[in-house]
This record gives sequence, C-alpha cells and structure tokens, in this order.
Amino acid sequence: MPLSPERVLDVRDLQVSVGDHLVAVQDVSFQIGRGEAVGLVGESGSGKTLTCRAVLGLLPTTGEIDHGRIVLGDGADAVELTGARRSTWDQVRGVRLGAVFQDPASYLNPSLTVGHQLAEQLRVKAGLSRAAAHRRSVELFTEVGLHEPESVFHQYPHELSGGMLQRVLIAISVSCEPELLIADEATTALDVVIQAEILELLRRLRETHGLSLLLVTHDLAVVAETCERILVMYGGQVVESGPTAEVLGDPQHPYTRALMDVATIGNWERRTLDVIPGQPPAAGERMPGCRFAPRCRYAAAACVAGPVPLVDLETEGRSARCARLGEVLTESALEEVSA
Ligand SMILES: Nc1ncnc2c1ncn2[C@@H]1O[C@H](COP(=O)(O)OP(=O)(O)OP(=O)(O)O)[C@@H](O)[C@H]1O
Repeated sequence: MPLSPERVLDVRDLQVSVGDHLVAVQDVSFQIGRGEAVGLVGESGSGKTLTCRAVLGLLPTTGEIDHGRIVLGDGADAVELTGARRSTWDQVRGVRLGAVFQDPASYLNPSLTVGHQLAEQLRVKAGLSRAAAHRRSVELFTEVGLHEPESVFHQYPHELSGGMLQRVLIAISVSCEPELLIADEATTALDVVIQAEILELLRRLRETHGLSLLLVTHDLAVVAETCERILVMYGGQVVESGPTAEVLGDPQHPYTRALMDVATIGNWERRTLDVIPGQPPAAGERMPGCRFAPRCRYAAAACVAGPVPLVDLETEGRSARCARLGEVLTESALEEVSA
C-alpha cells in the first residue's frame, strides 16, 4: 500500500511507570503514517501493552506516563493525548482511535445484545438516529463477515463464539471511521483458521476504510504478512525498528535474531526465549547498559558500560539499539557462534 507522509500517530520519548514508580516503558518513540500498518513485537512483559494503553489513555490505575508526547493526527487535526482531559478522550477514543484486545468478551456488556452495543456507539459517537444506527449496525456486521447479521444484532455476547465476538468488537471499533486501530493480541486466543480470517478482515478494513494499524503480536509471521514496518521491544525499550522485510531479512539486533530463531523452531506458544538462558528484566529493574546484555551471547564490556542509544542505520527508516552494531551479526560472526 503506498504510504502518505501524513502521520496519524507520533509517539516521542515515552516513559511509563507502574506500581511504585517502576519504569516499564522507556525512551519509546515511533510514528505511524496514514494507511500504514506497524507491528509491535517482543516477549511477554516487554512493554507492548503498556505502550498501547498509554496511547489509548487506558493505563492501569497504578500506571502513569512520566514523560513523553503522544500526538494523534497531523496538522490542524493534531491532538496531544498526553495529559488530555476527559472531554478530549470522549472525542478521540472510539471515534478517531479504535482498539481491539485479546479477550473481546470482557469489552462487551454481557446483559445487552451486541447490536444494541454497536448501535449505541453509533448514536452517541456518530450522532445517528435510532433507525439509522440499526441500519448501519447491520451493514457493519455484514462487512466484518458475520452471517445473518440481523439475527446476530439481537444476540447476547454469551451466544457468540470467540471469533464472532472479535468481529463484533472490530465492527464497534471501526464504526466511527477511526484513523488508527490498535489491535493488541487480537487474534492470539483464536484458532488458526479464525485467526487468519480476522487478519484478512483487518487487511480488508485497512483498504476500504484507509485505516492505519498498530498490531501487537508475538507472531513474526503475522507481522511479515500484515505490516509494512516492525518495532521490536525488549525490557520496555524499542531495540530495533524498520521496514518489516528488511528487519526480518537482515536483523541488526541480537534480540531480533533470537526472536527469529525461536519463531523458526516454533516455540512461540511458550512466549519466552527459553532457548536463551535468563529472563527479561522486570519493570523497574535498573541496568546501566543494554537491557538484553545479560542474555546476549555477544555481550562485551561496551554493552554494560552505559546507556545504549537507538541509532539510525544507513538504510532509511531503520534503527537499532546495540553497542556492537555492525560487528556481531555479520555472516562470519554468526558462523563462528553456530560452529
Ligand atoms: N498494572 C501493573 N502493575 C504492575 N506491573 C505491571 C502492570 N502492568 C504491566 N506491568 C509490568 O510492566 C511490564 C510491561 O508489561 P506489558 O503488559 O506492557 O508487557 P507486554 O509486552 O504487553 O506483555 P504480554 O505480551 O504478556 O501482554 C511487565 O514487567 C509487567 O509485569
């Protein structure tokens, strides 16, 4: 899909703490262009969900943005979301920003029909009349692939399967034509066939609605198929980013390489890199240098001496946070290690 230079999201220098001022997301910056799909990957606990929730203004009660800027839209439509008031969130969330999560049932009211919940959103957020909201709801249910949409309209969440509920939630999320849809592990709990259908639906919605997508997943294959760009997070930081094909074709950070190795041996269900000894750092864990160093087979003194910045690479749009950039992931170094 051709990219427009127009931005729908600009996140700069984001830091998020949880609990007793434990820093869980640190120094995170990225942009999403109009119509662009960006994949956010990393092990469990790497800060993907907190990053998304910071953008959505839905941090847990113990979570807060310490600093950084989150701007939705560009030019005259730009809105600063950090520190936004409730009235701003009412105009943004569910309208310009949509979201779907892993467990759709918990985002729906069990005592109201799914049609009522979508129609209500259209009435409140898009100002449609009762009759128009009903008509549009049925159209949207059809568009997201729900068969017999009129009868689905009158069903309650417990009467629908996980895949159907996710379709309902997607219909609700795109009902007000948002600029950006955040999908946080939206297909993780589904079986592979339904997962593929939902991903196909997201791809189609991108085309028909001009949606931008921030897709959080632990599945690199999904990112490879769906996203133009990838952000790899580790220990609360972005460690590598760039065009998906280039990053996955020639990773520059040992962590990205490790993720790819794990993906290749089909170990992702366990969602830890147990092929590499050690655990990822916990939120708030202070480390002077690279947060991956204790688990990195290439770690040297330079890696733990001090903070390692995210550095722009020669290839446009690529960056990586490694003290030994260009030194360790060369063909010869890899051969040496695997020998
Ligand atoms: N409400 C909370 N209270 C305390 N710590 C939290 C809270 N939410 C997240 N954390 C911690 O912050 C860090 C980042 O968590 P986050 O949920 O963003 O990771 P993630 O990459 O989305 O993981 P997963 O793939 O498991 O969802 C983790 O160390 C996690 O334990």
